[in-house]
Amino acid sequence: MEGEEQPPLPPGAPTSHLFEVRHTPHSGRAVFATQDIPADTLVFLGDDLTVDVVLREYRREVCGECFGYDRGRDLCVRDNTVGFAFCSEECRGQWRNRVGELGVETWTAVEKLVKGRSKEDADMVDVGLPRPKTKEIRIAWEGTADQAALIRIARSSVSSPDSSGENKGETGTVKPTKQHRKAVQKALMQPVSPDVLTFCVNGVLWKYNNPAKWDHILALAKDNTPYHNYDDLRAFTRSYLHMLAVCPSALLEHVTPETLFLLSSRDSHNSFGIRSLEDDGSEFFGYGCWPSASYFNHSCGPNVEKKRVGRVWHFRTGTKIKVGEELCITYLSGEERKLSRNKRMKTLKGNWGFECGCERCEAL
Ligand SMILES: C[S@@+](CC[C@H](N)C(=O)[O-])C[C@H]1O[C@@H](n2cnc3c(N)ncnc32)[C@H](O)[C@@H]1O
Repeated sequence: MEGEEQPPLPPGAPTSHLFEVRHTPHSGRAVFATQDIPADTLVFLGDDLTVDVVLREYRREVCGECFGYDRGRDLCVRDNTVGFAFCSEECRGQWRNRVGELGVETWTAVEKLVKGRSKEDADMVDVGLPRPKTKEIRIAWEGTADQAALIRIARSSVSSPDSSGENKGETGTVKPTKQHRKAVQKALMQPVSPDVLTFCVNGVLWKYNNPAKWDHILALAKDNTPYHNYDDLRAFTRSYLHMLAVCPSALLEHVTPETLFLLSSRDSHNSFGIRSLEDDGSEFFGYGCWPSASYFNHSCGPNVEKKRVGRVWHFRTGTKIKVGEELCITYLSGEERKLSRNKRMKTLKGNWGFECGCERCEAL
């Protein structure tokens, strides 16, 4: 496509004097060197983490802010009201600052809901099961509409600043009845999927705190069938109703099926695992979506290595790169890199949804 007119750079794409993002015929947007780059050059820092999930089972051991981990020891700073632990008071302060007052209020409400239920309702993602199709996804979300409307009305009585006033009902708002309160109770009685709920809460809070950067998420490659299986889809629709039932009223207008679906559809093929920094990353703590880092395509023989330092990804050339060459990382974990071509292909297709067209695969 060299020499052809390129569409404008997507919002949130990485920029550098060393490379540019261009469209390719078969693998979407990709990063290409604009000059020769020596080996071991730090080419990019991806510091724009949007939504992230620290799995519930790691919440006491992995810092909620910098993802620091001390070989499975419980961290020293515990913030039990919000359900996160931190490696220092500084990290705790940064976390509180980042999520803001409404974020702290939201996590406090969510933690109250999840506490004591995480063991019985632990998330289990079985990637081998059939994935819900577009129409089934639409029907599942539409199926939440009636209950969601009742919950919103029930919550509006709590949220309205003059809820004790005599004007209730006169401005066209519906006065909550037993039926509305029952809808809240019904949502609260549903099993909680703590990790899916964390994803939804973090995503909505991130959007609330960063409205001008929402298009960075929207610009990412999308997956229209992002749910791993039917249980996963149900976990999302239930988490939506849980959020409506417990989140502070100021957040409720931002808690919508559209936002939650968009977050999943962009996260699916773009998020990176948050793993331990030792042992070849054998511990999987969770995952997160860094839009700028998501423009690097995969190769089974990558020329760029990515390494996480706290909340930031460092991209460093592993070899000398010539001008015009594509800069690629690997999406495979340590063990997966040693697999045969067929098994690598299967893994990439299963986890990322694409047929690998990298040089190493094409050469065979
Ligand atoms: C994290 S995104 C990378 C950026 C993406 N190309 C874009 O336009 O946004 C991952 C997606 O890029 C494409 N991709 C990445 N590496 C590829 C490869 N080696 N062969 C074919 N497609 C690839 C696949 O569609 C994959 O789901």
